[in-house]
Amino acid sequence: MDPFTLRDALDIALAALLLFYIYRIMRESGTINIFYGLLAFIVVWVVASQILEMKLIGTILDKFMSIGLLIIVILFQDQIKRFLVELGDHKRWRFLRNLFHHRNPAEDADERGRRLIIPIVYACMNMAKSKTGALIVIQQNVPLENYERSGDIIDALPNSRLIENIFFKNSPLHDGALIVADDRLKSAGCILPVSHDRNVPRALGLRHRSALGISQATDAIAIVVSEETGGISIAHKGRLTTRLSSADLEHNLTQILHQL
Ligand SMILES: Nc1ncnc2c1ncn2[C@@H]1O[C@H](COP(=O)(O)OP(=O)(O)OP(=O)(O)O)[C@@H](O)[C@H]1O
Repeated sequence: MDPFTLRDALDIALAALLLFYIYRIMRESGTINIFYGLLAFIVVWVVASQILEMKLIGTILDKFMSIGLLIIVILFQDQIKRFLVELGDHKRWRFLRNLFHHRNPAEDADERGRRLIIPIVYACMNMAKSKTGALIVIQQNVPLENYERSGDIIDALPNSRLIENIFFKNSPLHDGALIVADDRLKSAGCILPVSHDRNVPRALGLRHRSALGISQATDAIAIVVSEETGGISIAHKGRLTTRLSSADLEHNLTQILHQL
């Protein structure tokens, strides 16, 4: 048997680091069950096929390993998409950008708050009071052009009265989602993918499900004002948080958007 060298230690440390990093990203993107499932499968495969050298189960598991990747991609398309969105999130690689590009994050954050967050929060607060249903999606790193094209292009600066006007019941654009991209109101009346998540409370309908759907398919933030209750909710990274006050909404948006 070869002696245990420094290279082996480094090998193990790197593999452990890689597994830990994948585990963390999968946990954040809500795909952790797949991680556990794959880990269990790999452990069984290594023990049965490689260590105990069991022929029959080893052959079956070997076959699974060779076509496993394909099966996983087919079965878990949505989760893989979410995992890759999380992996490619430029917040993770921000330290690289900061090496070459010096910005003042506090100033950027204040400016963004004034330009974008305050008009949205103010509009949501008013729409919640009047129980006007609304669905607003804020693009982050993943482009939403495909969804923008399903609605009508507006391309206007954020303005609370304009937002309220869009969702006013008799407005031709009130049905569907308003997409905000590059800090502009890009398109209204957009159709979003609907989430099939079974954990969503039954009382919540398609508006909330489509907010969750877009947050599962991309890294966007979706804000819902319920027509029924006036309640404000946020969907981000496949998680729906309901019953937010306008102060909670402002706090959540500030936190998420300022991490950019
Ligand atoms: N796929 C979709 N993409 C964008 N908007 C959608 C989509 N599906 C439904 N909507 C919007 O949601 C509205 C229907 O909301 P519904 O009552 O089913 O949802 P809800 O979650 O119960 O919300 P509310 O509490 O406001 O009633 C539609 O009129 C439309 O504006």
